[in-house]
Formats: sequence, C-alpha cells, structure tokens
Amino acid sequence: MLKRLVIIPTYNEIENISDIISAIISLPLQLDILVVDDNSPDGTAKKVKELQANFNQVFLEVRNAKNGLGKAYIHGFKWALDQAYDLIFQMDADFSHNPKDLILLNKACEQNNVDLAIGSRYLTGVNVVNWPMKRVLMSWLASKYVKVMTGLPIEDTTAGFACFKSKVLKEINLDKIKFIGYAFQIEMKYKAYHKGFSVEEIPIIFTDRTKGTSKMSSKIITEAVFGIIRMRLTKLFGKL
Ligand SMILES: Nc1nc2c(ncn2[C@@H]2O[C@H](COP(=O)(O)OP(=O)(O)O[C@H]3O[C@H](CO)[C@@H](O)[C@H](O)[C@@H]3O)[C@@H](O)[C@H]2O)c(=O)[nH]1
Repeated sequence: MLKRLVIIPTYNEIENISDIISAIISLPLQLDILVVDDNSPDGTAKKVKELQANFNQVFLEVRNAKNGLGKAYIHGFKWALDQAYDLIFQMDADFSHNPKDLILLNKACEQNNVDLAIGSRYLTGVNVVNWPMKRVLMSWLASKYVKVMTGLPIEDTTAGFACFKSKVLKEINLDKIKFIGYAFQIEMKYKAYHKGFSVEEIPIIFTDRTKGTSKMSSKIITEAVFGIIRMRLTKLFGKL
C-alpha cells in the first residue's frame, strides 16, 4: 500500500492547527501528517505534541527559528524521503486549501499516474475567495509574470497545494533549491517540469484564511521577482 504524507509548514498557526489536522485525519484516505514548525512563539508545536498523544499518524519537526516557507518544506521533503513515503503532499495550515481537495490530488497521482499534481487557482479563471482585490491581482500577475519569464505551461506557478511522487523529490537536488520564501513553489515546479516529469493542474478554490495572519512580506516578493530572472538566466547560460 502507498505511504502518503501531508506536510504542513507552520508559523503561528495555533488557531488553525488542531482543526486542520482533524480535518485531514477524518478524510476517507490514509494520510500521515508532518508539521514543520519554525518555533512559533504562539505555541503551535506544543499543541501538535498534545495532538500526537491521540493520533499516531501525526509527526512534528521543530526548527530553531522562522527561516522561510521554502526551507521548511525542504526540511519536510527530506524527512519524507528518509521515511520512504511514496506520495508527498504540501498544503497551508489555514484552510485556504480545502483538505477534501487532497483526494483530488491523490487521484491524479495514484490513479492517473501524474508525477506532480498542482491544486490550481487559475486554471478556470480566478478561483480565489475572500482575498482583497489587491492580493488577487498581485498573485494573478505574479503567475503571469512567471509564466512569461520561465515558459512554464502552468497557470498557477506559485500554488502552495500539490502532490509530488517521491521520485520527483528524489530527482530534484533539494540542497540546490535557492529560494527561501514562497518563490520556492515556482522553483520546485520549474525543476520538476524540466526534469521531464508529468505535471497536471487540478482546479481548486482557494479561500483566504479566517484565523491567524498571512506571512507574506515585501522581502518574499522581491526575492521572487529578481530570483525568477536569475533562475531563467541560470538555465540559459549555466551556473551564474
Ligand atoms: N515553518 C514555516 N512556515 C511558514 C513560514 N512562512 C509561512 N509559513 C506557513 O506557510 C503556510 C502559508 O503561509 P501564509 O502566510 O498563510 O500564505 P499566504 O499568504 O496565504 O500565501 C499563499 O499563497 C502563496 C502564493 O500565492 C503561496 O505561495 C503560499 O504557499 C500560500 O498558499 C502557513 O501554514 C504558514 O504558517 C515560515 O517561514 N516557516
């Protein structure tokens, strides 16, 4: 039987973590969960430890300090490969990704043999609920910018909801992933696509969080805008 793991990176998600874990556990699909917490001051990790007493499918990795979404995922991916998981999912802690959609991503990879399934907000128009117009525009424009700059045939390149077959993560050199922040999402898709893996977007509806706050910052945006140019040039001209 396939081993499946959902990785959830957290920073100050005390208001969401119990509910998201319960929602995933109650799905009709056997899924282990790894929370990668960056020593959240609000006690998210402590809450996960309490939940572990009741749920043996819940795992926790705590890093020293807030060090970026990308780094947290790389940590989780390496952990997943060490534990020999076959399907590795990524999602936010805050219910912006509907846990039920994990079933759709799983179906794409397990039944339709897709190597990387992406929960896509922009495949059928703009499927984002409750984001302020400014954020919708920024994210949509970012996706268009990345598409033009990279030539990737993917509508939602910054999506944070996906399922990777383990062979994809094994093939990508995780130690060479350069982005620290959200642009890591783009780099993973870029590398998976250029390694020849099959990529499929599954339409989902993204609903903005009702509890806690986004960790998006201008530093994250700057890293993405200039990092994409660097990533493209590196591909064209070799190591810069
Ligand atoms: N461990 C760790 N977790 C983090 C960090 N920064 C954010 N997270 C966690 O990563 C998830 C997403 O963070 P949010 O701050 O809620 O993201 P968002 O603004 O809603 O952004 C969404 O859209 C982005 C692009 O459009 C996506 O790239 C992103 O993944 C996410 O889906 C949450 O579970 C949050 O706690 C960090 O430095 N470290």
